[in-house]
This record gives sequence, C-alpha cells and structure tokens, in this order.
Amino acid sequence: MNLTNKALLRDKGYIDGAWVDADSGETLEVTNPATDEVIAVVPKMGAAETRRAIEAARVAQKLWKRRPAKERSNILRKWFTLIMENQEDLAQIITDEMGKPLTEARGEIAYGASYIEWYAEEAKRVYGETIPAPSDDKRIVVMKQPIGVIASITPWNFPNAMITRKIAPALAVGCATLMKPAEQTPLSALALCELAEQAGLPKGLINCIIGDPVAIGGEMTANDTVRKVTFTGSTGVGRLLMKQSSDTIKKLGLELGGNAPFIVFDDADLDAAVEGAMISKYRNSGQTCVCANRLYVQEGVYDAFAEKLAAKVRELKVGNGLDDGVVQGPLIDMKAIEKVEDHVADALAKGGEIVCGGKRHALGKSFFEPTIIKNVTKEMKVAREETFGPVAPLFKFKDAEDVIEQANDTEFGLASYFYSKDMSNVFRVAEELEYGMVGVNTGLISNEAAPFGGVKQSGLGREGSKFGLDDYLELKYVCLSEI
Ligand SMILES: NC(=O)C1=CN([C@@H]2O[C@H](COP(=O)(O)OP(=O)(O)OC[C@H]3O[C@@H](n4cnc5c(N)ncnc54)[C@H](OP(=O)(O)O)[C@@H]3O)[C@@H](O)[C@H]2O)C=CC1
Ligand SMILES: O=C(O)CCCC(=O)O
Repeated sequence: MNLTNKALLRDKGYIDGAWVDADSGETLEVTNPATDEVIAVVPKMGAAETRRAIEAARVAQKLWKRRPAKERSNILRKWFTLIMENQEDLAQIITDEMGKPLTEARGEIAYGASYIEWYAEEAKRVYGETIPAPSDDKRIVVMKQPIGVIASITPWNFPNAMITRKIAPALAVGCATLMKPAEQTPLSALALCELAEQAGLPKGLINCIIGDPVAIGGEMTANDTVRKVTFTGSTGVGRLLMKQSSDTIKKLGLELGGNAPFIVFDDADLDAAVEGAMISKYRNSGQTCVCANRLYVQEGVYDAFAEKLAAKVRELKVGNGLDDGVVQGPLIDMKAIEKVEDHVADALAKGGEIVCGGKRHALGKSFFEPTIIKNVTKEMKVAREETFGPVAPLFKFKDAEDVIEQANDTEFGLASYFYSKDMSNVFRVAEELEYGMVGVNTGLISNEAAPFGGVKQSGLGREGSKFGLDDYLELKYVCLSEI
C-alpha cells in the first residue's frame, strides 16, 4: 500500500494505548478483494484480550467522565482535523481492504469524520432538566450521565464511518470504548486508533480487538463492566448479541438488516427517480443496509423507467476501485457473490427477465455485473431477503394502497424511498411506510445531523443527530427534599 503517512498502516491490536499481538500468537490475513493480494497480517485475538481492553476502558473512563465537556470536545475536534488531513491515505486503506471505489472511499472518510465533528460540538450540549415537583417540599432534578464502558462491533461495508458513528458520541459524553471491527477490514479501525492517539485521546478510552467474533462478542456481552453493546451488521448476529446481553441487562444499539423499498409513482420526475435509484441501489455495489432492495414502479411508467435505468446501469464501469473511472468495485467475497447469484437464479426460475447484467463479471474474482431484473413478483427471494449486491429487481404496482401494503410486507423497517410530485401523496405515503427513515424524491438520506436507525427487526436506537447522544446517556433523577 502506497501511503503518504506510513504510520497509518498498523498491524497490531490496540489495548490501553499499546499496540499488541494476540496472546496466542495467532494471526489473520487481510486481503484485497479486487486482487486477492494479502495486504496485511493482523493478530487474531479472543476473550482474554477483550477482558483486558474492558478493564483499561473502565479505568480510563473514571477520569474521562470528569473532564469538562469542552476538553473532551477539543480532543474530538483534533481527531476530526487529523482524519481530514489524512483523507487520501485513509480512503486508500478502505479501497484496498474492502474494494469500494476510491471516490466513494474519500466520501466515506468525510462522512465518518462528520460524526466526530458533530459530536465534538454536541458534547457541550448535554443538558439536564428541572421538573416542577408535585409537592412544595421537593425539587426534581434530572441529570444526564455517561453510561460507562461501550463495546462496539462493526461490519466491513463502511469500515470507517460505522466506527466513528458509534465511538464519537460515546467519547463526547464521557464514555470509554472498545471496538471489534470486521475481520475483513481491521486496517481502517487501527488507523482511526492511531489518529485518536495523535489527537491526544488518553490511553484506554479507545481499544481495538481484532479476531474471533464469537469469543470477543461473548466476552463483550457477558462482562458486567460493559454497559452498552452497539452493533451494525446482520439481523441474525444482532439477535444473538441481544440474547447474550440479557444476563447482564445491557443497553443495546442495533443497526441491522434492511429490505428497502424504492417506489416510483406515475407522477414522479422520472429522470430524478432514475438518478436516485442509481445512488440508492448501486452505491457501494449494493452493499449497504439502506440500499434499495425492491424497486416498485407504477404501471404507467414501468417500461420507461426500466429503459432509462438500464441506459445508466450499462454505463457503470466495474473494476479495481483504485483505477480511474471505476464506480463499481468487487463484492466483499465469494460468499457474497454466491448469494447474489442465488437471488438472480431464483428470480429467473420464477419468471423474472434480465434487462441487463445478471452474471459474474468477466474480470472474475468477486466482480458482478450491475444487474436489472423485470417482471419480479413477491414469491421471489429478492422480495424477502436483503441481496446486498448490485441487483435491481423491478416490481410493478397499481396504486398507493397496493404499493404501501407490499412495501410494508417485511420484517425489516430501516430505509425506504419514494418519488412523487403530488404533495398529498407525499405526506400520506411518508406516514404509512413502516420504516425508521423515508427518503422523498431522494436516494441519499444519511448524514450526521439526522437520526439513522430502523424499526421492527432492523434494530434499536438511533445513530447521529442530537437523538444519537441519548443512546450513550443514562438519566439520573435527583429528588431534593427540605428538611
Ligand atoms: N446492516 C448492515 O449494515 C449490514 C448488514 N449485513 C448483512 O449481513 C449479511 C452478512 O454479512 P456479514 O458481514 O457476515 O455480517 P455479520 O453480521 O456476520 O458481521 C458484522 C460484524 O459482526 C461480527 N460477528 C459475526 N458473528 C458474530 C458473533 N457471533 N458474535 C459477535 N460478533 C459477530 C463480524 O465479525 P467477523 O467479521 O469477524 O465475522 C462483524 O464484525 C450481508 O449479506 C448483509 O445482508 C452485513 C453487513 C452490514
Ligand atoms: O450499511 C450500513 O451499514 C449503513 C451505512 C450506510 C449509511 O450510513 O448510509
């Protein structure tokens, strides 16, 4: 990897301010999915290292929570500045370890850093309240206090931003943290630790454990010192962590799977809808939990939308994310390719028709052709499961009632999108969609000022915005009585 700032390429875990190997000496290889090249070898840690990180965080938090909010804010601000100064190198690390095109990786660095900047500011605004008491001899004071030690587990699809979105609010309010990044993308996490250290974050407040997910997750959830587990990833693992956390009654933040509907009404601006679909569906090659998974197009514009979308999709350049002009990188691994192939084959067997793409890309490895399928029905896997790949299945619908029922017919409830110019339709549909987030006439909804999160089996809690701060705070009620 050809980085300007070589200090960013760390290949050890980070516990209590020290760069460390696994107790066992075992290691994991990090590979570039575009080339299959091994780009780093990192330690494979387990429960014992996790316990040490938790203890370091416990000790560090005692002092950190007492630091004035302004001091915590200044350190976070410095961290933000360092990240932006190193944006190019950090973006290259992302592209090398998970494949997304460099332009998207640069965007992720700015997006991830925006959560640190935002929470550096919000750190100073953790207001309590006084409440009028029901009797004259009492006063009710409500204070907000940091929860304590926070453990985070994050996925490979946003190796930087999913970490900062969790760690920044935690540190801002006075919590201490330990993180377990996905084993496919530990390098972005370690680079963030390096820059946090350079920003002056005291040791023990941020720790990074890489390795066996079952052992690390087991310790994080069983250990009483950890008061909150925050996770982004599949619903299956989220459910498991929730079960495991029940013995110690932890708070949970869960950002889980989605099955986002993207609805185009007859009255929509069709070009805008196509542009939104391109962003929402093909961003990160379809590998985000808010990616459009089911595209519902009203009868009157179905064929026109399919044609316009296909014209854009055929232009997408697939390849190594470091190469000029590439906008679609490889999928994360061959398991991901097999899932996408299975969804496409299932749709074709049940009457779906390929408009473009539909198979592995000629480049080989885990590259897949950007794909559109039409004549899709609710019996197909693409209707029920998150494909997590560059496949746009087009469903046809009659009217608003019909499409709302189909859109809500899923156990998931993360992101949803629709395009319409009729204001009465806009309000009604936005209210009726059972989702935590609704994009109206836009395919891109994520930013640091907005509450990101889902309903139903898409998770618990919100990340980003002023609401995201509350997830790292406990309310303490103090009752003052006259004597
Ligand atoms: N909501 C979202 O943003 C995401 C959704 N997904 C969905 O999940 C599917 C599978 O992707 P995958 O990457 O396997 O997602 P996972 O949920 O398996 O992985 C997410 C994180 O959880 C960790 N993990 C896995 N098993 C456990 C466990 N038993 N205890 C504690 N931590 C665990 C992983 O570690 P390790 O890497 O070491 O296995 C990783 O850090 C995707 O196809 C997609 O549908 C995936 C990623 C993000
Ligand atoms: O896929 C995810 O894990 C969610 C991140 C995407 C976003 O923040 O828009």
